[in-house]
Amino acid sequence: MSGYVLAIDQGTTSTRAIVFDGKMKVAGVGQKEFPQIYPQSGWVEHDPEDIWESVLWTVRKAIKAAGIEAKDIASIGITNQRETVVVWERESGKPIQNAIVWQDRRTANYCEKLKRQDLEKLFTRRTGLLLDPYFSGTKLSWMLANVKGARARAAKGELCFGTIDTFLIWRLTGGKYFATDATNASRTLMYNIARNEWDADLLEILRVPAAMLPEVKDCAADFGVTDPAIFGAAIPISGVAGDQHAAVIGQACFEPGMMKSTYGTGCFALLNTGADIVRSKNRLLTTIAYRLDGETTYALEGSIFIAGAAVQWLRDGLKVIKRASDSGDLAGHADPTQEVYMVPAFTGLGAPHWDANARGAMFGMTRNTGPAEFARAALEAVCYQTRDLLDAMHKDWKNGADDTVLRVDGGMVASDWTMQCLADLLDAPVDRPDILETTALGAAWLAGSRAGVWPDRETFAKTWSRDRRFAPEMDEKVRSAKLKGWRNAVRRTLSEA
Ligand SMILES: Nc1ncnc2c1ncn2[C@@H]1O[C@H](COP(=O)(O)OP(=O)(O)O)[C@@H](O)[C@H]1O
Ligand SMILES: O=P(O)(O)OC[C@H](O)CO
Repeated sequence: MSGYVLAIDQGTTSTRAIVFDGKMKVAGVGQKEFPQIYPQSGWVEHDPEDIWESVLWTVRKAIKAAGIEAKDIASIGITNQRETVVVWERESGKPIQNAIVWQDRRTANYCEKLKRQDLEKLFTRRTGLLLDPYFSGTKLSWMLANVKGARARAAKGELCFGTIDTFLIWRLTGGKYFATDATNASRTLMYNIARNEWDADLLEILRVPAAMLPEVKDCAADFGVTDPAIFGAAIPISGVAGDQHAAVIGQACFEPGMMKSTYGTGCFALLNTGADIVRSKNRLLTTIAYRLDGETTYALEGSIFIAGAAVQWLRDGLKVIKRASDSGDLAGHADPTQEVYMVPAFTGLGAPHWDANARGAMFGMTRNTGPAEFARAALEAVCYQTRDLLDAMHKDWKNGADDTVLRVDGGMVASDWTMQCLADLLDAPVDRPDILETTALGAAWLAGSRAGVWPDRETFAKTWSRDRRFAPEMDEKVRSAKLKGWRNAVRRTLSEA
């Protein structure tokens, strides 16, 4: 059998399909952006049909670019933007409304109400998460309450809930498979991460009927085969993981204490804590890093909602750059004497603040402030936020994470300026791998190893290689002054400040 494996990476702003060959090298790529829908302030939606079309288009393109046919692909791995909620009719496969995206804040009041009922502790104990609109549970509850007849239909088993992976599996298998994996389930606010099952008590609180939930499987498992009418062959789907979890795998962070941070639309840092469920005292999340052969590995996670999205805003909103890749050069020309800070709380603040109502702010502007200072402030903000996450992780995890080198990936890490700034502000080295498509690679490894065409975990881990290490160069005095300025800016941005 050939070793070709197809990874579908369904991200927040674009879908990528990548064909890897038997040597785990990229053989063909297809990528497509799709529309973001902002119906009102703080709301973010996707049309599931746009997502589906983008998957079909990119997969066909990647297969063509690789110069192969669908029948040559041994297995498919799916990785996806997490938490985003789709509900569709079991009979017709039609979504009942647009998907509510992870960035959407419409359930902020509902979360506050649950907190006032003193329920946050219960949710955190069972799911490792917090009562924030970020997670799927309250979004699903909102949909069931706001789409006419939805709750009753869901209880009768007429509707299906899924994160994007589940929706794609359903569509790709012609409605034959209704499943998710443990990592995606662990982001829903409805999944008990210690018992590895949907939590009946939480479902009752959120008023979500169990009849609409998918089966939860290991990350490398049998998720059915594609309907041959779609790509021209029945291809097994045998790997599934949320994108940040797939990146943990693709970065080969298999040992406790290893850590990766992915810089796409948002930024997500995950620290492998092994078989231990580490409870954060610093408002980080506990999540399932991956589940293989029935064994669960856990992680501490820090989630930042806006990373590359701030660069997109420089490009599309302010129009001060033409391409995302121009941001580093522009930032490099900023006036070093201007202390300008941007707190990009466009959709609230994530870890460790979890302030759904905060909105973005700039501080320290003068008449001399221009595009270069904005660009520097946007890129620095991503680095400052990573520093806040890592400080929290070091407090929660005492098993030697201080020596851990951060492995980075995602679109933004192409920027040398940003990576140097990151090492400087973290005061720690940052490793950029040769392969930046680690999310897709992680999903492909799940699928390829399960299909028996790719190597085992240990052999795969040895193939990780470094493109460049960024070492800290900043003077300690400068760093402390900058960190102080940042913390002050955040304090003034918080909604209760
Ligand atoms: N050279 C660069 N410098 C800074 N930001 C970049 C650069 N290249 C891409 N980006 C940013 O990275 C993001 C894209 O990364 P990607 O991993 O594809 O994200 P996602 O999977 O969330 O769609 C975009 O938000 C873009 O603005
Ligand atoms: O689309 P990305 O790569 O920014 O990832 C989104 C995350 O999975 C949201 O939790």
